[in-house]
Amino acid sequence: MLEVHDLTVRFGGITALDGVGFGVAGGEMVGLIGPNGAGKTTLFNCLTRRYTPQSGTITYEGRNLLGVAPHAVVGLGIARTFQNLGLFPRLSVRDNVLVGAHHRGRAGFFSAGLRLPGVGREERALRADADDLLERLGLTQVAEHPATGLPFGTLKRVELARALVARPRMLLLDEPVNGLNAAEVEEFAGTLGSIRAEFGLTVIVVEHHMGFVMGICERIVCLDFGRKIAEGPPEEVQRDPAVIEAYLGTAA
Ligand SMILES: Nc1ncnc2c1ncn2[C@@H]1O[C@H](COP(=O)(O)OP(=O)(O)OP(=O)(O)O)[C@@H](O)[C@H]1O
Repeated sequence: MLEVHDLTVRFGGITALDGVGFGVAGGEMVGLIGPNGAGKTTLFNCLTRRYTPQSGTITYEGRNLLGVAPHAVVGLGIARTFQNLGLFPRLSVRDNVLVGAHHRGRAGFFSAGLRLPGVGREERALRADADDLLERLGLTQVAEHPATGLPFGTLKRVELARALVARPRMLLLDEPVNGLNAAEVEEFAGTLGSIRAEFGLTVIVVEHHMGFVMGICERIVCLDFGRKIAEGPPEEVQRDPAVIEAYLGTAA
């Protein structure tokens, strides 16, 4: 369903991605790993059209993704979360989640502002969806609470709910368990697993938490200095000398 081929992104003298290619099948969960600065977030930014690569191709469900405008990506069924939470601090949890559904509303700001017929029905359906997700992610108690002041682990779940309310077929998660404690990581893995199965989601997850990513993904792609250095099942990639060296090199 997703084919990335020979992707290269340069920022001035820095080559953030250097001829990266891989494919993701529908329903698959793929982990994207690599040391800091390897190019993982840059790759996500290409998939969501924030960045345009200097060369290479991205095909999503048979369509040239690089020909799609950034605002139209979510309408194709691709949603993402951000490494540093992209929530609105003063909006309530429910409203933050509803922001993720903006493309689903046909009414638009103008007719919504005028309260034209149809708007109420649409709004009620979106709210019901949002409330359903809030409940599934254990967020009902804080639905009216502003995002600011809530624990980090809670906010991570709000971000997931916001991505899911867009009804994506492909979910891009950027460090979803970064900053969570061990119990929260385990809980997040369980929730993600069941939501993925139920919604038939394809997932690409960027994560430094090796226990999480190796436990939950069927396949791992490892980047280092913008290049793909390994790809395969978790147990294989974990043993790969190039991967071990990339991580030890960083730690040294
Ligand atoms: N907008 C930008 N302008 C200039 N350089 C950038 C930009 N975005 C990324 N880079 C550079 O590209 C390289 C890859 O960065 P990227 O954020 O994709 O890495 P990453 O693998 O996501 O790292 P981390 O694990 O630390 O989040 C880095 O050298 C980074 O400094």
